[in-house]
Amino acid sequence: MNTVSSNRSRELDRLLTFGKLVPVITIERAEHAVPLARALVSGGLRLLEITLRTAAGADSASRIIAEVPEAIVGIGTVLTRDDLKRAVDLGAKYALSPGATPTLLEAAARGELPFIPGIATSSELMVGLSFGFDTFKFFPAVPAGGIPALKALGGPFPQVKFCPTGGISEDNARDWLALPNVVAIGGSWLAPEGDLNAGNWSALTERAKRALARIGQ
Ligand SMILES: O=C[C@H](O)COP(=O)(O)O
Ligand SMILES: CC(=O)C(=O)O
Repeated sequence: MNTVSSNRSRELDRLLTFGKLVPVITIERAEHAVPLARALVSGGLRLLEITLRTAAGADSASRIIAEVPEAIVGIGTVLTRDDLKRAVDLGAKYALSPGATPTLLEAAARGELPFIPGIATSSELMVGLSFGFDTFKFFPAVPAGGIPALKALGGPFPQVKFCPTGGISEDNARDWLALPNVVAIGGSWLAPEGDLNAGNWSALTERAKRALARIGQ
């Protein structure tokens, strides 16, 4: 069985020093990608998760990587080995998944790209740990039990770091980040569909600044 190299774990740790808030971004129109990334970066958010949920997702990530060098682009909604390969081919710095199938974990452990698998239960976490991963998405964070659930997982798994996403908002961001096992949090609230469709880039910048202020950064 392939397991994650310690170099790759360190690289993920290094990337996660660039921010505690990760906007989860779903882009319908690739021409939105660059202005939206610039707006978030100018609001102080450098770690971006561009999902593969739309036809425009991959092209959008590619444009941001080419034109917004301050952005640290991760590819989200990685569900298959092909999605993972696409993230590598696009030149992403890391990839994330809502889940953790053995096939995906095996491919990710063999490759070089820092990867954050998603888990919602102890058993899923234990499978991920067996492949050498040490940082996981907790998804869907609020419906899967919220802060009490992640506190409880910290009991048997004190060494594991989490990036919860799913149901997190500006109002509870600080509470999540106060948990010792949370290294970053993600959410679509930092790049809402309404602002994207309206091209309201200044609202994204202002929201990012406000969210960072509310978590004391
Ligand atoms: O990680 C991706 C999630 O869909 C984000 O959840 P959210 O829309 O509740 O922030
Ligand atoms: C939900 C999630 O984790 C993702 O789309 O990557």
